[in-house]
Amino acid sequence: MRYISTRGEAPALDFEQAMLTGLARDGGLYVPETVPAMSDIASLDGLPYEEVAFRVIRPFTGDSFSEDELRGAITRAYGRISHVARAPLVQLAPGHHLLELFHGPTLAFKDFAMQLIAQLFQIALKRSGQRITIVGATSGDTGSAAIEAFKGLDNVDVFILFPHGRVSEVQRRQMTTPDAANVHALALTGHFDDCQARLKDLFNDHAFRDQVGLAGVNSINWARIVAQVVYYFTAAASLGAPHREVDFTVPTGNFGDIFAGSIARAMGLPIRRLIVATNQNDILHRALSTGEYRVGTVEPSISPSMDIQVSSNFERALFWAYGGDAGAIRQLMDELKTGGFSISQGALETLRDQYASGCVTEDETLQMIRTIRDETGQVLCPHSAVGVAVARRHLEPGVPMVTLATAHPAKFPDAVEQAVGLRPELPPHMAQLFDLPERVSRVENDVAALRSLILERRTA
Ligand SMILES: Cc1ncc(COP(=O)(O)O)c(C=O)c1O
Ligand SMILES: N[C@@H](CCOP(=O)(O)O)C(=O)O
Repeated sequence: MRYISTRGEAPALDFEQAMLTGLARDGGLYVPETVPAMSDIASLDGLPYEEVAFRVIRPFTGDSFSEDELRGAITRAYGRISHVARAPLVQLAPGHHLLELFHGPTLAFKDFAMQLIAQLFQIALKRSGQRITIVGATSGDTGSAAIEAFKGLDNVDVFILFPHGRVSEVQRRQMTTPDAANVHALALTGHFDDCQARLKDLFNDHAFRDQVGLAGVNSINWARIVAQVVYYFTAAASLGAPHREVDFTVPTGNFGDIFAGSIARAMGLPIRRLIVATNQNDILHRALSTGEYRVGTVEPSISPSMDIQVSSNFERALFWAYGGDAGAIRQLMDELKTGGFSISQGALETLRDQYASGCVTEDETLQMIRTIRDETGQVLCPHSAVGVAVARRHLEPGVPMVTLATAHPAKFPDAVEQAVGLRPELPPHMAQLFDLPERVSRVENDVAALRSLILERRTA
């Protein structure tokens, strides 16, 4: 299995190399040259999550990891998810199901990929003796998941850039309270898109990149995406796939989670519609509705992890929609530097065949948390509520709808309290979170300052 860059000017790599490389050296994102077909989907229903993960991920890893290495990594990773089903599916209403992805150690769907890739990084780094510096950009959840997965591990430093004042207090404390020497939480003056842009600046500085052994764990990293494909299979198989089509609605920001759904579909999972759900930062909904991808200002919302305008994985979707034309993607990404681009009519039609979309206001999000609590007793996090609100506009008789519940409500107690007047409790393993001292550095939105800080703090 080989991976190629969406911009066509970086070398093709195998799985392990693509994982360790993160962003391609031409600034593009790695995608598989071909997507393997999944055989015997019916047999997945009822299997342990770990077994489904092995069957789904194995075709993507090629010779990079032995069967034993991959099974071991999967077992260790998902042993940290507290629910026996790992990703349980609960019914919200007839025909509408919630896929709970928040039973991991940091209470967000990011744990599914981050726990696994930390294991795979460890195997690869032990083998090569290499030391790396992970830098991640986060609007809250990727950072906490990465720190939890990589803290204290050998051969790795983890620097996480988060937008100062724009993550929830629980998210911030998850990043600032771990006391491992290899963890560095950095509060950047700006919003998430600034964090992601500075991260890409670091990757595009090849001398720095090579000097520190830069690695990325955002969903620009293909290994993140592949781990997120698995729960589409477990959910759909339990609802009757491959003999029955299923719709999925995905609360979306950086387009990684929903792109994983596209991979599941390309592998043969009968997903009828993949529905993009956004908050008021609705660039993806606007792009799919109008064909114009135009970056606006980021408006802080009660679903802060989706406060994104420059959605990195949309590049992967565009690459497919343009039939793998890397030159066209280079041109669009150049235009993006000056504010946006128009999607060609043919590519737009392909995208619309692949994705439906909707956006939700702040009031609608609060109302949906109330409605679902009243109807079912379940308390949703605001991101999941955005998903459920959009999904309810797209329900159709006869086709089950699955909405991805991407975080635990206790990560966003202020929004939940505003909606339903209660503050959800943190699980016991996080009971000390508000008592621990915080360790964080303020950084300006400036790549030179960031470079110096990383060089100074690295434990290598
Ligand atoms: C809780 C939550 N929901 C949804 C999303 C959006 O996921 P993606 O960026 O993969 O579209 C994020 C952030 O990525 C998140 O943290
Ligand atoms: N919402 C994310 C933003 C980064 O997303 P990623 O999936 O590309 O890592 C977050 O919580 O940090």
